[in-house]
Amino acid sequence: MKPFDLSVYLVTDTRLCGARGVAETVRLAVAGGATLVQLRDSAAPIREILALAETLVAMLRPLGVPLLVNDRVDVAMAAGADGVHLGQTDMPASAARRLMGEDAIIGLSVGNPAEFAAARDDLHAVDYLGTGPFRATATKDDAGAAIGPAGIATVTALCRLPVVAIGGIDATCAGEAIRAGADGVAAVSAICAAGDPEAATRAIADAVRTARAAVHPAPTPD
Ligand SMILES: Cc1ncc(COP(=O)(O)OP(=O)(O)O)c(N)n1
Ligand SMILES: Cc1ncsc1CCOP(=O)(O)O
Ligand SMILES: [Mg+2]
Repeated sequence: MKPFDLSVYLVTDTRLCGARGVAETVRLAVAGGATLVQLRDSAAPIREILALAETLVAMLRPLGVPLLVNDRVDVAMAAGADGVHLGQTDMPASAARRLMGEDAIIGLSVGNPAEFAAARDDLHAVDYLGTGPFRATATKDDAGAAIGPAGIATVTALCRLPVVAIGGIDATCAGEAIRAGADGVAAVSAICAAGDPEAATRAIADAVRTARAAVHPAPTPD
């Protein structure tokens, strides 16, 4: 598996990026400290998604920021992306791993113990879990009820895979997700719909850093 950093994970939304566009929003978010990017657009025609994925790979590879594609293993492979994010009803992670190989980064949505149990046979093929919705969100119609810090703590206790919290994440609550045990936070609207995506991303990155320092304080010299 390629190295990846879940700290500040931008998940794109083409509609919310508006006239600024997805590529420019991604560029600004990375300038603000985004460590991982997922192209998520279930509405666009496949040729558009593929072209956008290729554009993002060309932009992000020199910067060392991996690009994952939501749901579409075929698009990820055709574009030379670094991996995919899969949900409970998407292609099983083990099948994606067979297709994409050992180097690919594969994420799986697991929001509760029942979903964890359903995915148990596939977890060997998974590199991280996406867990949420942390808070209520208008971005995903079928996201379900908010699980909050307790839900994050429940999932992190189930296995050793790194966990990224998603759903309603912005700078005001990112630290709470980290203190609950998440390894990073994923944001859609807080970055894509922001007037200044670079500043919005930087504020989330600062909140993550501050919360980590509280969870793992630096040792003081004797
Ligand atoms: C990082 C991350 N976590 C969760 C999801 C949600 O995936 P899924 O449940 O498959 O829903 P869709 O995004 O496909 O609507 C995600 N995309 N990313
Ligand atoms: C893709 C996804 N999966 C769970 S909640 C969600 C949407 C999160 O969007 P936002 O960060 O705008 O609440
Ligand atoms: Mg999905």
